[in-house]
Amino acid sequence: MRGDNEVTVLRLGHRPGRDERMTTHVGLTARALGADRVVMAGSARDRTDTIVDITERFGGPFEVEVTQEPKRLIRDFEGTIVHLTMYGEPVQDVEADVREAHAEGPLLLVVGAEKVPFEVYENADYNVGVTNQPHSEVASLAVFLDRLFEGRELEREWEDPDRVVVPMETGKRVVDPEDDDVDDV
Ligand SMILES: C[S@@+](CC[C@H](N)C(=O)[O-])C[C@H]1O[C@@H](n2cnc3c(N)ncnc32)[C@H](O)[C@@H]1O
Repeated sequence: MRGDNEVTVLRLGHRPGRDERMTTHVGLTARALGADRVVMAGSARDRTDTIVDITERFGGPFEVEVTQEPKRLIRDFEGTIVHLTMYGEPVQDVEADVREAHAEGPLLLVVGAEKVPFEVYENADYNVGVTNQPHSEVASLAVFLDRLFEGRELEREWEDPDRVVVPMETGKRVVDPEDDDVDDV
């Protein structure tokens, strides 16, 4: 959402058979709430199809990538690294500093699934808790992105969508912006 100061979300490997939908939702939440890219690592690498499909249908830009070497990606990242963890500093205490850092350059947001290697805590510029209670990577990512962008992501315009939702008080309306076709559900 920030042009040259991109926000990338790195999803560390998930527990096969348990976390597949969570991984998809990490990607969809990253896209919907203003990140520029998601990178799936380890077992999360096979969960890209839905996110690519949603981006094709509802617009972008949003990149979906995979990596076999998440630790290297973190080590080599040129920018600010934020690791979301219940053990971290409260988001409300560090959000202003992170925003300042993001004004200077790209941001990498790391979310886990199972136990996150200690190296990630060490390499992060900020280990950030969205509360210090255990909950979910999807929830912490959503709150963090909203704090980062201070709500501006809610007004984002999407490029080249095949369909656009028309907000309604009741009912569902989806428009094809090319031919003005309207689906009422
Ligand atoms: C199943 S939780 C594991 C909880 C883990 N013990 C931790 O470090 O937060 C999976 C992921 O959700 C995110 N998460 C869970 N609770 C969080 C919180 N309160 N604040 C920030 N992130 C959280 C973290 O990214 C974590 O790796």
